[in-house]
Amino acid sequence: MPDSPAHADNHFWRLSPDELCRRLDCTLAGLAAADASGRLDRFGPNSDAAARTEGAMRAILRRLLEPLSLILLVAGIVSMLTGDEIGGLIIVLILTLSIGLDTVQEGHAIRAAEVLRRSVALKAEVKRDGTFREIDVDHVVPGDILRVRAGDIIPADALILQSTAFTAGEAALTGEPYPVQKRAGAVTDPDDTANALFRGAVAQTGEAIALVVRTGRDTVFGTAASALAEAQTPSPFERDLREFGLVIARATLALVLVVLTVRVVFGRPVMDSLLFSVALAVGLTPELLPMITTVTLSRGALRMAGRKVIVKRLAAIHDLGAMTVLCTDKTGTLTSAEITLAKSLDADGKDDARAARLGAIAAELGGDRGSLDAALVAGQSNASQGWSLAGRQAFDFSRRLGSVLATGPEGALLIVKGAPETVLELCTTQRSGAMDDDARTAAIARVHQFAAEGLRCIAIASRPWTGATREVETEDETDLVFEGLCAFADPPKPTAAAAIARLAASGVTLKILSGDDPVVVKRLAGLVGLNADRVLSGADIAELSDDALAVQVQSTDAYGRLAPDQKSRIVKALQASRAVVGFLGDGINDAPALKAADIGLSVDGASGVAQAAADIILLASDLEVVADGVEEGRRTFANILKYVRMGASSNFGNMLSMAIASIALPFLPMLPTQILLNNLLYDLSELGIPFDQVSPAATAQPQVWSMRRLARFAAIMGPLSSVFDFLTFGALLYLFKASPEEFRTAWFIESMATQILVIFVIRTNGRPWRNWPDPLLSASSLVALLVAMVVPFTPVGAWFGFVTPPPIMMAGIVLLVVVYLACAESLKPFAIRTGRKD
Ligand SMILES: Nc1ncnc2c1ncn2[C@@H]1O[C@H](COP(=O)(O)OP(=O)(O)OP(=O)(O)O)[C@@H](O)[C@H]1O
Ligand SMILES: [Mg+2]
Repeated sequence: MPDSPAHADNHFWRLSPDELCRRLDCTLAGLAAADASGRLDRFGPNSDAAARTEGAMRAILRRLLEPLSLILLVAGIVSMLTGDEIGGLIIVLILTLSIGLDTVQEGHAIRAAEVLRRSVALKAEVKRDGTFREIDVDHVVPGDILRVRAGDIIPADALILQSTAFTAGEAALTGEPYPVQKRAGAVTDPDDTANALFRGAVAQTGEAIALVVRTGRDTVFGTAASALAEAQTPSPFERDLREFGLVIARATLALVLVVLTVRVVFGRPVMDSLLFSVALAVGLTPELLPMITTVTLSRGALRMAGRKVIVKRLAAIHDLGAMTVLCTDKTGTLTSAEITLAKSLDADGKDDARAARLGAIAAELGGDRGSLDAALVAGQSNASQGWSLAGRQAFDFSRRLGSVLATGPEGALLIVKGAPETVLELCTTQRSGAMDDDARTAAIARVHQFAAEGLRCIAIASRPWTGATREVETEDETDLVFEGLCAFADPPKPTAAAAIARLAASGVTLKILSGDDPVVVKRLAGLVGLNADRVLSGADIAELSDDALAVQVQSTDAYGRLAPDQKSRIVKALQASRAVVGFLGDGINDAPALKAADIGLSVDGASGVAQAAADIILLASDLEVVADGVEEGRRTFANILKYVRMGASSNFGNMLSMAIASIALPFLPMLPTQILLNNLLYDLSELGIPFDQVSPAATAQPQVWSMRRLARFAAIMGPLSSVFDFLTFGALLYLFKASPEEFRTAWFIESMATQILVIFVIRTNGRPWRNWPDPLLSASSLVALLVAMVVPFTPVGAWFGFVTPPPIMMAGIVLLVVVYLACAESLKPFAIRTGRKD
C-alpha cells in the first residue's frame, strides 16, 4: 500500500466505504490506538508541516548569514590573518556573543509561547479502541472514524458513513456561500461531493460520522485555504513595526555608503574605512528589535496565561491593549453559563410539564450543543426514554428554530422548538382549540412578562406525523400545535457589573450583541450597568444602510435578535469610525463577528469555529479576565515602545553623530572594535526591558501604536542627543586638546553613559524618580554601564585601543552627561505630547 494516501485515489468520494477500507487497510470499527500511532509516524501530523519551529543551529546560521554578520566575520578573520590578532579576535568574539544572546533569548520566548498556543489546540473526536474520544486535531490519521457536530471544523478529508441533518459550510474552500447538505451513500454524478467532508470546511448543522481518508497537506484543498489555516494578515502594529525597521535599515545603508565614499575619496585607508562603516551599520541597525518584540510579546503571553488568557496570535496582545470597544454575546460572559429551566407552561399559561418534557426529548435526541438544550435535558431527566430519533432539522440561528422527528409512546411526533415569535407564527392550533392572533398576542405578552422578571423563554410546538418517517424538511414545520413555553433563569454574573465598570474606567466601552429577545437584553443591560435606554433589534438593523448603522452604533450599547451576519455587520460599523473592536463569543453564530473583529476572543470549550476564529482564548469565561488581559496588553506594548523610542532617538542619534564626525575629523572618532563593543553593551543594557514594570498612567487608556507620535518623539529627542555629542566633540578637541586615543575613549564613555542612562528618562511618561524600573532592568543597564566605565581603565581596554583619560576630562564628560539627562527630561513632555488627531 502506498505511504501517501494522496495516491490512493484523487476522487475518494466515488469509492465505496468498503473499497476505501481495503485501500487504507482499516475497518469501519475504528483504529486501535497502537495502529493509529504507527499511522501518525507514517503519514505525518494532520497539520501544515511548514509551521515547524526552527532548531537552534538553524537560528544561529540564519543570523550568521545576514550580510552584516557575514562581512564582520570575514573582516575579523582577515584581520587575524594579517597580523591584528587581537582586533580580529575581538570582532569574532563580539559577533558570537550577540548572535548567542539573540538566539537564546528568542528561542526561549518562542518555545514558551508555542507551548501556550498548543494548550488551546483544537480537538477532534475519533473512535479509538472502540470508543469516541477527543484528540488533538494534529493526531487524526487516515483510517480513523471521525465524528463531527455543528460548530466543528472538519479536521480531515473523509467519506460520510452516517449523518443526521448535516450541512457543511465550504465557503472558504469552494466559494459556495451557502451550507451544503451532506449525507452518506454513493453519488451518481462523479463530481458530486455530497458524501465527502473536506478538511477546513465548517460543520454548520447536525452531526456526521465519517471515515478519514486523507490528512494534512494531502487533503484535496491542502491546508492553505481552509478555516483551519492560521495564516493571518499582519495587524497595523506589525506592519508599522516592520516598516520602522525598514526605514532605519535604508537610512543606515545610505549613511554608511556616504561615509565610505567620502572617506575613500579623501584618501583615507580603505580597509579601515570599510571596517568602520560596517561597524557603524551594526551600531545603527535595530537588530534587537525583532528579538525584543518577540521576547516582550512572549513574556506578555506568559503573564497573561497566569491570568487565564491564552494568546494564539502574539501581536493580538497589542491589539487587546488598543481595544476601545468590546462586543460580547450574552450567555456565559455576562450571565452565568449555567442556564436552568425555571418553568414549563401550557398554551394557556398554566403550569404543565409537557412543554419541558417535549423540549427535553427534542434536545436529547437532537444533539445540538447549546446551553438551552443542556438546561432542557437537565430539567427533565430521562424524558427521552422510550423515544427514538427518526429525523431532524438542526437548529438554525438565522431562523431561530429547529425540530426533531421522534417516535415513541405517542407514535411519530414532530417536535419544534425555538424563539417564541418564530414558533408561534407556525402554530395553527393549541391543545384546547384553534390558535388565533389573540392567543399569539397573549403568549408573547407572557414571554415579555417573564423577560421583565429575568426569565428567557423558548416556545415548544408539535405535530403528529403521518406517513413514513424521514428527514425533516423546512416545509414540514407548518400547521403546528402550540404546546407551551419553557422559561429559563439566566441571571447576570455577580462579577459582571464590576468588570464592566473596570473596563469602562480603562477606556473600553462594552456592547451586548445577542441573539436573544431585546426585552431580555434590555433588562440585563440595566442590571449590569450598561446604557439600556435603547435596544436595537436585528429587524431594526436590517432597515439601516451601512452609513446609518455606523451612526447608530455610536450611541447604542445593547442589541437583540441578531442573526450571525448582523453581529459582524455591527462590528464593521464600529470599525468604520476607527474604533478598535474586540468581539467575545463562543457559538457557531459568533464566528463571522470573531473574524471581522480586530481582536477575536473566545473561551476554552467554545465551538471549534469560534476557537479557530479567535486570536485569544479565555480559560475562564469572565469579563474580569478580559480586563486583566487588557491591562497586560497595554503593559507589554508600553515596554515595546520603550525600546523603539530608545532606538529612534538616542542610539540612532549617537551613530549619526559618529558618521558626521568621521567625515569632519582627520581621525576615526571611534575604532570599529570600540563601536562593536559599544553596540554590544548597549544591547545588553536593554535586556531587562521586557521585564520592566509600567506606570499605571501608561495602562489607563487604550494604547494605540502611532508612527506619527514616534516620529515626533524622534524628531525632538534625536537632535538633542546629537547636540550633546557635538558639544562633547568641541569640548574634547578645543577645551581639553584630546589626542585621538583620548578622544575615542572619552567619547566612548560619554556615548555609553547617555545611551544607557536615558532609558530611565524614556521609560516613563512621568518623572523618573516617581517610578523606578524593575530590578532586572536596573541591573542590566547598570552592569552594562559599569563595564563601559571600567574597561578603558583596565588592561583589557588597551586591546580595544582605549587610554586612561585625565581626570579633568572625565569631570567634563560627567557634567555633559548630567546636563544631557536633565535636558532630555525637560524636553520629554513635548516629545510625548499627543496631538488631538493621534
Ligand atoms: N437549542 C435551542 N432550542 C430552541 N431555541 C433556541 C435554541 N438555541 C437558541 N434558541 C433561540 O434562538 C435565540 C438566539 O440564540 P442564542 O441566545 O443562543 O444566541 P446568542 O446570540 O448566542 O445569544 P446569547 O447572547 O444569549 O449568547 C435564543 O434566544 C432562543 O430563542
Ligand atoms: Mg451565545
